[in-house]
Amino acid sequence: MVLLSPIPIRTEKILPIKLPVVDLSTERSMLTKLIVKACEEYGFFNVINHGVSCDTVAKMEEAAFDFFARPLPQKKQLPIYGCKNIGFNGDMGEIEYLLLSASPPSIAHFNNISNVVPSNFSCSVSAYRDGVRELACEILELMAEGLGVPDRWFLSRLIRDVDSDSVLRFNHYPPTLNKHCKDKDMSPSHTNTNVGFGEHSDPQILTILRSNDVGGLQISLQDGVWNPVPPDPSAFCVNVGDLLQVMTNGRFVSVRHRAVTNSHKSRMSVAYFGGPPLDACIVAPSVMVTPQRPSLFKPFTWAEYKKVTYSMRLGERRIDLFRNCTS
Ligand SMILES: C=C1C[C@]23C[C@@]1(O)CC[C@H]2[C@@]12CC[C@H](O)[C@@](C)(C(=O)O1)[C@H]2[C@@H]3C(=O)O
Ligand SMILES: O=C(O)CCC(=O)C(=O)O
Ligand SMILES: [Fe+2]
Repeated sequence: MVLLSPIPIRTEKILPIKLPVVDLSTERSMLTKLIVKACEEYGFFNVINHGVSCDTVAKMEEAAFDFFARPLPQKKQLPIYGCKNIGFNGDMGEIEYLLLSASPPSIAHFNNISNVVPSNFSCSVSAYRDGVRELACEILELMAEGLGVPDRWFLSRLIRDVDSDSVLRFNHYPPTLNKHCKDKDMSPSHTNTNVGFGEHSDPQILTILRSNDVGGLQISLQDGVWNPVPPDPSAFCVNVGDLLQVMTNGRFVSVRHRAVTNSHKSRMSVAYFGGPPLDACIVAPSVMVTPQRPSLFKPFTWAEYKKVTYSMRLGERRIDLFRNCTS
């Protein structure tokens, strides 16, 4: 008789958490400390009193919902539209999305194709991009100050650069019933296990995420444990990307996260991924490297990291390919 070795069943634990809240109106030296602590302990935090107007957010959200409500053949005319497939390497999710470069000429291009996108799309999206990019720069300057880096602009300069390779992503998750309970789905949103956007870390420097009032984002602070994050449409959820983990020599963590769908309501999230120019050299400044904390990563350019990222599956740990042998 052949005994089959048992296939290990990976169980997931769900543990709701409250993210640290960073109020940008807090006194500066206190603020820098709060941000550093949040990035070290959670890699994620919510920012309030962020200075991006409600009107800017509302107009962007309306234009995006308007687009997603259009018939599928019309949406598919846009090469930046995707449905179910995430990236080019076989990752799937219960999602439709728009993925566009955040550079001014790319967004202005939508003015010329106003038959496919809502007429105000270009204008609403550029205003939103300007607002979140400014917010990202302010946060990066506070981080540099909190870390004691003498050049306080060393991070923000990378995404303010005209050649910055930043991206905007609009994710729309239509409601889907819980796979395991199709007949009468009574599960609260955080127990829904239908994955809209699979487990991954964000490759760039910093992500500024906003969602409507429907929950779905989960972060993983510990292997096998998922922490659902309650939605707060008046805040921005900020998270550390892989490049920031490298540039802080591992002090900040690029935490893995995913998004599950809600069984009754549509969810929309909009992510701004602040990325550097392609030729930027990604390396930790000398103050981040000490005899007690030797350099964890090899230097590389964003072009090299991006190439590796796009050749890999969503959930793969690409940052590990750039670790120094001794780390
Ligand atoms: C499967 C993939 C999609 C992705 C590129 C990748 O090969 C691996 C990383 C993915 C990700 C995750 C964060 C962002 O949503 C994104 C735009 C990014 O920069 O890296 C996506 C990429 C994508 O959807 O193209
Ligand atoms: O929809 C969300 O809350 C998360 C989306 C996300 O992680 C991404 O776009 O990279
Ligand atoms: Fe992400």
